[in-house]
Amino acid sequence: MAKPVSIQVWNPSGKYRVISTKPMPGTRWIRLLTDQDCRVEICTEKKTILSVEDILALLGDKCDGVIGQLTEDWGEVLFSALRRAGGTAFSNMAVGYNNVDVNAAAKYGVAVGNTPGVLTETTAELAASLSLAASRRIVEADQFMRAGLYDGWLPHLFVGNLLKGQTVGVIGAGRIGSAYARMMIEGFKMNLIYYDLYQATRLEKFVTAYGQFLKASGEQPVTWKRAATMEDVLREADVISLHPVLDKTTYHLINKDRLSIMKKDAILVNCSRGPVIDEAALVEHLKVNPMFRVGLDVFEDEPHMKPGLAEMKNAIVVPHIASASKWTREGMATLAALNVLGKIKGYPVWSDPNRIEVFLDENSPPPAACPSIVNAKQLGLPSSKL
Ligand SMILES: NC(=O)C1=CN([C@@H]2O[C@H](COP(=O)(O)OP(=O)(O)OC[C@H]3O[C@@H](n4cnc5c(N)ncnc54)[C@H](O)[C@@H]3O)[C@@H](O)[C@H]2O)C=CC1
Ligand SMILES: O=C(O)C(=O)CO
Repeated sequence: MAKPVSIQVWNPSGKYRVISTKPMPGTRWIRLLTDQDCRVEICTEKKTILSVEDILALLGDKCDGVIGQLTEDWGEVLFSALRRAGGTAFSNMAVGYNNVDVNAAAKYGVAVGNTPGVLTETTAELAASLSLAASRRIVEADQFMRAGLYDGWLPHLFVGNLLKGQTVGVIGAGRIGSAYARMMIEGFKMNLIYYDLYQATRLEKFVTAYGQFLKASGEQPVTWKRAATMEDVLREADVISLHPVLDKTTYHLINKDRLSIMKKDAILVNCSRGPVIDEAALVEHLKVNPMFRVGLDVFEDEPHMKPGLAEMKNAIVVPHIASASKWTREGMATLAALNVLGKIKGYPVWSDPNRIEVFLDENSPPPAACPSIVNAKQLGLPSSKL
């Protein structure tokens, strides 16, 4: 990064130096920090992805906390430097934190925050959008139209898949996976098969109740099934959406062998993390199975795509925008700032990261708590009552 580093400073006389490695949407997050005696420094460098060296230059020799991004490599080097600068707080502006070495952070006594909940519906809505766009071939049809190729209605033109009555498969039925499942079941009357390490009890209850409602209305009821193996989902589902965390157990979860057991005209959606799919194997699969379609928000070597993917008509690709609604992005900034502020101020950790709405109410001050610290137990941080 070219020196001097380009920085925007708020409340220069603030006691605590908090750095945000990127400008973030909204202004509430800045106000919350400056009102509590923080000097906020926002890195405004044009470079999209900051390297470890860039961030080291930003940290300097006094820094109390950092709000970072999922594109950055937060490991031993950065956490030891943050600690040397007197810092004890870091928050990703993301719910996923596979870019963070949590053990290294704990080793240096640094709390690691994330931003759950505020992006659940927004992300699920993009997964639903990709599912629809893929099933009805919307992007291909749009390109055809703009290319001036449409010369009249034809019985075979862009025939796709009907979702109603088909089976939606969800792998990773946590917050986002469950929200997506509900959208597809309620919106399109799909049946559900899911695979997760844990039982999605609330989701099962929802599908049971909705099925009863449909039956009572004289319609075909929807059904659910918790699969014993991921392979069962891949074999049975017509549309499959991936929503697990990225860790050792989910790296290349979708590989050549598993692609081969999916239906030839299945739809695969990924709004989790790129490396959950072996992308090179996916490109080969798309080449030999033209009816198989994918909707991808994330990529194995982001920001790059594996060779061949961009040319595939049966792939829809968007640049990691699943959480990109104004409300969500402003909320993510707020939660990340409050994680850092709370740790600096010695506040306890909110006891339920699934109930963070109270931090997002613009009309009242947020609770004196860190909304979500993923290594709270490891660091022995106290927990707040709801
Ligand atoms: N594309 C984007 O912009 C976004 C991507 N994400 C990604 O989505 C992920 C999920 O977010 P949430 O739903 O909030 O998290 P969550 O923690 O509520 O859900 C993750 C689920 O994955 C399950 N899981 C873990 N290992 C598994 C395995 N081996 N097989 C099957 N299931 C497994 C967990 O049991 C859990 O239910 C994040 O970690 C992040 O990587 C999240 C938000 C936006
Ligand atoms: O929150 C996340 O994990 C993202 O991918 C960004 O929305």
